[in-house]
Amino acid sequence: MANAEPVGNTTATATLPLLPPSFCAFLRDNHIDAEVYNTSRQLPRYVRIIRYHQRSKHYIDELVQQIQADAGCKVSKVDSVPGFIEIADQAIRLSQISAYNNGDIVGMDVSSGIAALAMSVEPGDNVLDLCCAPGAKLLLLADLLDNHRSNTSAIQRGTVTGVDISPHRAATCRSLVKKHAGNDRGFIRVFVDDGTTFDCKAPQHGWHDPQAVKAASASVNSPSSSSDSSVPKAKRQKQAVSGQPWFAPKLLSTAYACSGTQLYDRVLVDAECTHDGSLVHVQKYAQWGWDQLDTQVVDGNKSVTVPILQSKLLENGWRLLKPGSVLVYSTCSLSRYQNEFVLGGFLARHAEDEAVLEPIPLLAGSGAIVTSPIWTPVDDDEWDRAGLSQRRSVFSRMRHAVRLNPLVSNTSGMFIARIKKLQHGAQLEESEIVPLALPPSTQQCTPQPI
Ligand SMILES: C[S@@+](CC[C@H](N)C(=O)[O-])C[C@H]1O[C@@H](n2cnc3c(N)ncnc32)[C@H](O)[C@@H]1O
Repeated sequence: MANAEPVGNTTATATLPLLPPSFCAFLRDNHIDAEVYNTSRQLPRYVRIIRYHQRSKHYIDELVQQIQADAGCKVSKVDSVPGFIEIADQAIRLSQISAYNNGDIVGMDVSSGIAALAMSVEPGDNVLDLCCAPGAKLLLLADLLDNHRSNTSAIQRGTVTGVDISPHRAATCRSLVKKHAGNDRGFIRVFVDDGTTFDCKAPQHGWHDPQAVKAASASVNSPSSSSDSSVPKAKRQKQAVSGQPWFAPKLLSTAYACSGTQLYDRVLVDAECTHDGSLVHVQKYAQWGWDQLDTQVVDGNKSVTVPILQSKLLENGWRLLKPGSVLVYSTCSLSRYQNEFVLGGFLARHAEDEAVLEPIPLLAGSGAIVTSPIWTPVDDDEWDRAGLSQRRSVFSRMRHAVRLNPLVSNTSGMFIARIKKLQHGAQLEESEIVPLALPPSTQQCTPQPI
């Protein structure tokens, strides 16, 4: 196991954890200030109000007071981000709070809220969440559809489709949905599948109408149906099983619902990443041992393989998005290789008449959460050293992407880009789907004190 080494300047060293060498090299290579991990600075604890849109002002004010009484510290609404509450003491356990135990609130950092709200989901949308587990954002997106209040007309009946490659994490997502969406979960489906190749389109129009489903299946089963009779029975059954949701209400599981051809109105690619921006995640290593950061966060080739995976997830999410609609790409990493270089690779493949970045809602005006600019080379030398001199135009197209940085935002770290699809582009070869640049693998990093 690698030896831990202190990082940071002399005054901060006393409160900086002993970070292991590969993690230090990762920080240095990504231009991440180790001060982010200074344990003497505490971020607030954030929670989200379930079904915020249905709650009265009176309910919310009482909820804040109740949480304050249970937590024994200052509690306030986050004015710029609807539905979020800030608890001053991060050490508070949610199980201490009755509103959490009752299912009225859920733990969620406000940075994650900003990423999900950046999708501007509206009632009636078919939403795809391509890396959905453990499900905090999926639940928020479901709340935004407000289906329980909408009438059941086909236009108002939006859906959320979650995809995650890990059955174990999808199970956590299912528990969260069951606990909080309750009987209103009839429009949420989750697939255990690889988001880089996932291909199930949005549920077919009228999926929620038992009569429409019955009529469609009767016509499919009819012996006179030529498309059906041309497929052997065994193969038909296999087709019906593949592409089936892993967790869904009955109507959303029907072959009718799952054989749609329309694309999604909104796509979230909250990509797998090294989680280095999630302070809650990193601080767990204080108990587990800081040296484990090496194996868990930057072990082996992870810093190389993860940006490639992210590029593929982003590209597949884009393929499944309707023209005229919006995709949000986010990570809870501060790594330029997982953020700007993945987004830059994407923009290099999709010209300005196909993909444009839009400002992230909720981040303008007084009282808004403060963000950091995206990473860009500081001078000509750095453009050259990073091998990016030919890519300046790609960086100039990224100006609306943002970084939430614990040092300035008072939130966990998060990178968010909102991309509008103007039209479909040409089909790509898999070998073309790469970031702008990849980091050196950890084996090549020589650990040095920062
Ligand atoms: C950052 S987490 C997502 C957090 C989630 N959006 C939320 O708000 O709760 C990334 C997720 O991506 C999943 N993942 C990793 N590789 C994937 C792949 N190829 N396809 C789909 N999901 C993947 C991981 O299992 C993990 O649950």
